Amino acid sequence: MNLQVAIREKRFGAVPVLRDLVFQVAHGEVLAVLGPSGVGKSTLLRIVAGLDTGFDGQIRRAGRLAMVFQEPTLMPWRNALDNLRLTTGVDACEGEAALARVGLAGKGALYPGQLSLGQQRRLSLARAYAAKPDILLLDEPFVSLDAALVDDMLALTESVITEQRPATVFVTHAQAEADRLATRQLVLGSVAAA
Ligand SMILES: Nc1ncnc2c1ncn2[C@@H]1O[C@H](COP(=O)(O)OP(=O)(O)OP(=O)(O)O)[C@@H](O)[C@H]1O
Repeated sequence: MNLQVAIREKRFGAVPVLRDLVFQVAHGEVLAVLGPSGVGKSTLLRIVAGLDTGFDGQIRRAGRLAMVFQEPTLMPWRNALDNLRLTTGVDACEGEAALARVGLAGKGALYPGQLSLGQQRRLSLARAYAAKPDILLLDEPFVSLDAALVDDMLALTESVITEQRPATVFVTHAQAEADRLATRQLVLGSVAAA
């Protein structure tokens, strides 16, 4: 089991956001997390990633973790190829191949500021997939991509999951994306104050 999550409660000040969430994600499984805006999906993912430790409960993670955030988190002072290589350790040839898989062939020398938002998102995906993680966390990674590109990126994500078999947690608003990628779905509802 790559990922074991047991959250008794997460509050922001007096406001409870998550309560009594227990689940596990094994190799090759994809758990889609759905629910209305503001319900706590990103908060859950940040807790699972270890970025937020201020909660009551326990997370067990086995192996390497990669996360794709809603907003691309790239190093603006490094070109696209370096952004990909510095965190993954792949060589230049593998890096170019990873860029090509997300439709960024030949763009390795460009800086994030010279890429469109959609291209930056694709670079973030390429970087996560090149890391060959055991745990893959995706926070609405396809938002603001056009429909054809979403389809390409979903197909790429499917093949990465088939090849590498990470435990994947995939936050999305799009039921169709969840239906296509997920082996299980978790729908969050709002937590009433105790
Ligand atoms: N750092 C913070 N401090 C206080 N409240 C926060 C903080 N981060 C998130 N919240 C609150 O926690 C709740 C859950 O936020 P979160 O971003 O996890 O929701 P979400 O389901 O991911 O929303 P969306 O689908 O719009 O991205 C929201 O009410 C939000 O205002």
